[in-house]
Amino acid sequence: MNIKLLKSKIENDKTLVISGSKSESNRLLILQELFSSLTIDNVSDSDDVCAMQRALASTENVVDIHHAGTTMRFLTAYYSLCSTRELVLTGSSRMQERPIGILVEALRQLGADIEYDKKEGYPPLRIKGKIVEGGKVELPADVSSQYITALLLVGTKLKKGIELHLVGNITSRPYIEMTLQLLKQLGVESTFEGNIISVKPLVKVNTEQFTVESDWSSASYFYSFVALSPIGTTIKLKSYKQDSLQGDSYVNELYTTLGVETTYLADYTLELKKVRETAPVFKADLIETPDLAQTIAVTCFGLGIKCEMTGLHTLKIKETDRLVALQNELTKLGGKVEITDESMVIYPTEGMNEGVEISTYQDHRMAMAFAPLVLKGDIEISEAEVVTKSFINYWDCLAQIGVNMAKK
Ligand SMILES: O=C(O)C1=C[C@@H](OP(=O)(O)O)[C@@H](O)[C@H](O)C1
Ligand SMILES: C=C(OP(=O)(O)O)C(=O)O
Repeated sequence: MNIKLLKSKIENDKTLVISGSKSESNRLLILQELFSSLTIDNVSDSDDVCAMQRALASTENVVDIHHAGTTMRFLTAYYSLCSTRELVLTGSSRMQERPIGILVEALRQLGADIEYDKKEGYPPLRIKGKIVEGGKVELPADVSSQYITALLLVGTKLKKGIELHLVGNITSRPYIEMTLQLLKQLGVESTFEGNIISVKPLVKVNTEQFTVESDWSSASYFYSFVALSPIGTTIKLKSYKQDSLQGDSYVNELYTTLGVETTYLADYTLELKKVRETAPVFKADLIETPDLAQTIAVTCFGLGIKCEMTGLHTLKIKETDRLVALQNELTKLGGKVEITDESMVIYPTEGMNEGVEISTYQDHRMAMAFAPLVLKGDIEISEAEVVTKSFINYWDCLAQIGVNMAKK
């Protein structure tokens, strides 16, 4: 299904309720499986989290998690070391191109029995669950933090706990910190010093009730809408906290350069307001917040300002090669974009080509990031249903803020 977005202005001061964080939800679901007394509120209703719930409820010997990266990585560790099941863990054709060798190698160091069913280093995986003692593991940290989180989550159940020795530059570090914070709330003792993380086995559950904060990566698209709107425009979002566990809450700092101010109101309500014109150049290193890259790229293009982003080397192995996808689609709109393996520069251009069909490459964030350009002119989003990977009612939320659209 394509969605044609017709040039619109947003209605001022609307309030949207955004579903729970997919990252927090998928961590807590694994922890709930390990410590059954946990209860979780505001669990994300996204496809990736439903894939986790379905997998955990399944007794089949083939488990398919579709496009969900966290679900694939967390379950690989869970089935290998916290179950005695034999199964094949697989995913979509794109998932079969997303590397998992570093995690498999780390789990094998602990004694796991995992074989590749097709291509070495990639899903599907043939797993024979084994109970092992735990201990020291060495692994590269510059490809995906999800491998590290997967090991930390299961480390809480291993007799000796787990001690990770991280090699290379740590990527997506706030996601590791989120994991350690959740473990701390649960009652797990851990340390993270230099490149060594150690997690002790959990003795006593401290907290049984967890409430997932709404998803900050989902909030980023509304920062983009506000940044592209006239001064004075506001949108309110629920339910967000000032002391978030999510690294993408840094979007509030990043968008100050783009003219958006954030206020934390009562009742976990966030107010985004366009307060000033934008600086002519936006520069950021996104090694800690890779999921914000597409949102920011499109905002800067829409504002007609120069955008220089670095720290993007992991974008190639996400739902699509996001560097190439952004370059292709912004170029169709009249943008001038240069990319390297880990960086992107967007040069200032005026206006955009109208009526262009944006390809989304089976990537939810391509669809969601390009939609705010409807404030500049008509634009069509292909395969618009991809948004459900992380944000089921994205298009409904756009309708609620006054975006005109037609399904095609
Ligand atoms: O741990 C998590 O919940 C995530 C970690 C990040 O992945 P990488 O560590 O692979 O960058 C992020 O892009 C993904 O959307 C969610
Ligand atoms: C990269 C992402 O997800 P995952 O790696 O969990 O599939 C994302 O949501 O942008």
